[in-house]
Amino acid sequence: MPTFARSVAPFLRAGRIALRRPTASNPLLEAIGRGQNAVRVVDTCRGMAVAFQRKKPHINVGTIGHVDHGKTTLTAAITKVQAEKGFANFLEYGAIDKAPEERKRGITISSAHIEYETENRHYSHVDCPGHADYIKNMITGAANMDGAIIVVAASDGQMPQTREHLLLARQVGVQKIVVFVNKVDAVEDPEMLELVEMEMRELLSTYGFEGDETPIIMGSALCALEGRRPELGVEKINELLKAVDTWIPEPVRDLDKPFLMSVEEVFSIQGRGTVASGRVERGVLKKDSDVELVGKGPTPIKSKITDIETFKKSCDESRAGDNSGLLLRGVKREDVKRGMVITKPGTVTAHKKFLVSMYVLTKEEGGRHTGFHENYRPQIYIRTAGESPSLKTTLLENKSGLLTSRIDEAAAFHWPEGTADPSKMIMPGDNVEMVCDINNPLALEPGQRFNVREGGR
Ligand SMILES: Nc1nc2c(ncn2[C@@H]2O[C@H](COP(=O)(O)OP(=O)(O)OP(=O)(O)O)[C@@H](O)[C@H]2O)c(=O)[nH]1
Ligand SMILES: [Mg+2]
Repeated sequence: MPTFARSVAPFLRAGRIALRRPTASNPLLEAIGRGQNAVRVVDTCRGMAVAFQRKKPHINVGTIGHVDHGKTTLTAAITKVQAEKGFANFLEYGAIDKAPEERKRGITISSAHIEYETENRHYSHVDCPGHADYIKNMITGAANMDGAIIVVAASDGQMPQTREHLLLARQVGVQKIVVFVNKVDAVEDPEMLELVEMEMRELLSTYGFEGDETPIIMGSALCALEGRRPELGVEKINELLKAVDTWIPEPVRDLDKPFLMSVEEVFSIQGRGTVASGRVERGVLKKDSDVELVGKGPTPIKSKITDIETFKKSCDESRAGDNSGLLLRGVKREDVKRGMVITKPGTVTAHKKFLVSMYVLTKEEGGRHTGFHENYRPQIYIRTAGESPSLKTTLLENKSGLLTSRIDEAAAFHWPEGTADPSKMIMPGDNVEMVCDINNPLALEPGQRFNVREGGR
């Protein structure tokens, strides 16, 4: 396996991994022995090497909030304070906002990814832009956060993007928020600070966060960064990180969740039966487990997995991240369709009507040039539903009878009941909540991501 050997070589040289023959007690090497995807194995090696160094749980966080309220300054200040403890590399302000346009305009445009640690945890931190023109970058940055730090300048109080970012954070599934009231060095009036705190608690509750319990820390990122007034600077950064450590919970790892694989392709293997393949989104599936096929029809189809194949080799289990083929007992090939999910029984249900939160890309972002009204009917893409098969599989289909049907999911969007003016237009750049109807039910859960396209855009 030359690719594997090359990729692992640096770790071998560093003495972090010993390359042994596969053994039953070493799943990593067993995996190699089973001929699994080399890329995954290499990733596992990296994971091991890294875990070897830190052994701390990993959490994704980031800074959100209105433009110029001090998100990037705070991010730089955190790295400074943690660098002094040996927990980070100090990144100056200019090393975070480093694109020429960002420097010229003094704003963040694209999200920056930063790393640091605390005593107990390792953090990946995304510093999001606050400017209203770069909402798309904020959404993609926030989409992977387990929790967020919302920065609000004491001098301004909450502003439009304070509110919009909180709403978006909730929409992309961020569970917990910590508030940093910044620029306290520039505010003399204690009543002003009280007011900002009170208004933030109200706003958090409005958007479904725990307004009363959420930690609110008041300080100055600039003082921390410049090493001035420690009572507003470094001490408040320490307080903030303590709040982040305790208030934002460790996420449930994908491997610990109930099994789910979205079907990409369906094959019929002579003498054996129907095989559905795809990438495992979460959980672990053992051979001989009962499963349900959910979506495309009114009721789930029950089945049992009698064999699992990963890269044409039979194995005993399939785990999150694997590309697997599952041999389904008693299921006909034509009953299995791309876009269905194979899950642990009773964990997922299918729906035809649901409420969506949708950001409409602007023309500059590659979206529509004009607005649209309700009853808009684009294509919707949810997991593998709606994707057309790649050219490769289409070609294979002709040669080997591989069955991959192109299923286009047409969706219709309407304003929710009770909307004051249903004739209102939705414009590029808008962030809206609408009701979506699809023809065939699909497996859906709160927070499920989707894309909408029309004419390939
Ligand atoms: N007085 C004072 N000024 C601050 C503080 N923190 C940041 N600033 C200043 O506020 C301005 C904006 O700070 P940034 O960190 O760029 O703000 P931002 O939230 O990252 O802005 P965008 O990324 O463009 O949304 C800069 O001039 C900072 O020096 C603070 O604690 N006190
Ligand atoms: Mg910034």
